[in-house]
Amino acid sequence: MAEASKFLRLFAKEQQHTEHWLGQRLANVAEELDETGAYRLTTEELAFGARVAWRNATRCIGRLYWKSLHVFDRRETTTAEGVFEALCEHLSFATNGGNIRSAISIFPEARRGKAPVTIHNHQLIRYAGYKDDATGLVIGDPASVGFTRFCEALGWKGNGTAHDILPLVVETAGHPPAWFEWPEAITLEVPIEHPTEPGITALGMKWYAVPVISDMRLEIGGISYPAAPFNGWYMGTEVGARNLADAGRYDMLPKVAAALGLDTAHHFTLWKDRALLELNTAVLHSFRENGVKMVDHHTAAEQHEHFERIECRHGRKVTGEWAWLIPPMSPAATSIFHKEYDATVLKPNFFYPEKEAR
Ligand code: HEM
Ligand SMILES: N/C(=N/c1cccc(CO[C@@H]2CCNC2)c1)c1cccs1
Repeated sequence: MAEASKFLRLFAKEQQHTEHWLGQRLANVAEELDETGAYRLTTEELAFGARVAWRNATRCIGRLYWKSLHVFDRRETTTAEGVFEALCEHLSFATNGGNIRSAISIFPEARRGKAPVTIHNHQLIRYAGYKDDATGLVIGDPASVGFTRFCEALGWKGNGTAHDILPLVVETAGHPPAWFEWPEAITLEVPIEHPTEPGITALGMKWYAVPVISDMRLEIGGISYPAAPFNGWYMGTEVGARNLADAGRYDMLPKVAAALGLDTAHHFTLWKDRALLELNTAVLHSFRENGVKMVDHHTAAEQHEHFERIECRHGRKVTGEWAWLIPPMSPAATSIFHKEYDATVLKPNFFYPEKEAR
């Protein structure tokens, strides 16, 4: 009841409900909890809770737009086919022809620690990774090797290319995991081209438009929603400075450096930094050329500053995790680097799944 009343007080305050309304709501919730051991949020309370969870996400640089999160209340969807259908609608809505809109789909809450619906994907759209155990070589995304093998064990078969989009894998209570191939029409991708360096374009890189995190747990008012996939748009460095650049991911920096004719024999030529810069320039250029929303890390940092000012104006503490908020490229060139942040984790919020109950 403590978590419930804390959340409902927050809801009443920010939505300007009367003391009378709050008293009534708290009494009803107390009764529901007494009778059934659980209570149900209204769709309006659920939507507010999801938006505040985003506002409280200490690692997120994109929080300025927390109020505009579109919420799909899917608490009545309990079959794998129903989940797939709902997520196809989510992806279409979010993609919006490239003018990406932030959204979240919230499936049924956990009951007695059990999730009625489990989504096994880390992100709804992600590339497969095929590892040859004899040579150690990987085709595709090394981060996906484990999940790719899981999908193959379920009967899924990819085309063995570096950009095979993995299926949705959903598990519902009492059934084995089911997999579903996404329709082509809702998996928008962007070919990565450099505005002036054809050698980089020739590398044939591409990335998907919409990041949808599908393995985090949403907690609101003491209720846990283990399946609550949410999407925003990408910050360019996520694709250009991590996913395509990390040695443990697509490891493209040596190839980009070669395409630029750089001297890679010594660190002091800063060939890696020059390759990073041109790769990130290509990523931002390609998303913009294809009309797919993406934010550069300087603009994103300014937007976070704006978020901080608005929060202060509303008398709310800004919480943040510095090491995550700074971008992985030129961090000290953004204002975030030169500030300290209170890393307190407020609720509602998003969490990594609890380890399997021991
Ligand atoms: C709208 C555009 C958005 C942008 C540009 C953005 C940007 C980012 C970035 C760059 C990170 C760090 C990711 C990493 O380093 O791997 C992050 C983390 C995070 N974001 Fe956002 N975000 C956006 C929207 C959202 C939305 C809509 C939600 C939820 C409703 C959200 C919740 C989070 C959470 C929970 C984390 C931490 C993830 C973790 O701990 O692994 N973000 N965001
Ligand atoms: N731009 C984004 N970036 C991310 C947001 C949250 C998490 C992640 C990926 O996190 C992985 C785990 C730690 N780093 C990679 C990326 C968004 C995804 C969904 C909504 S916005």
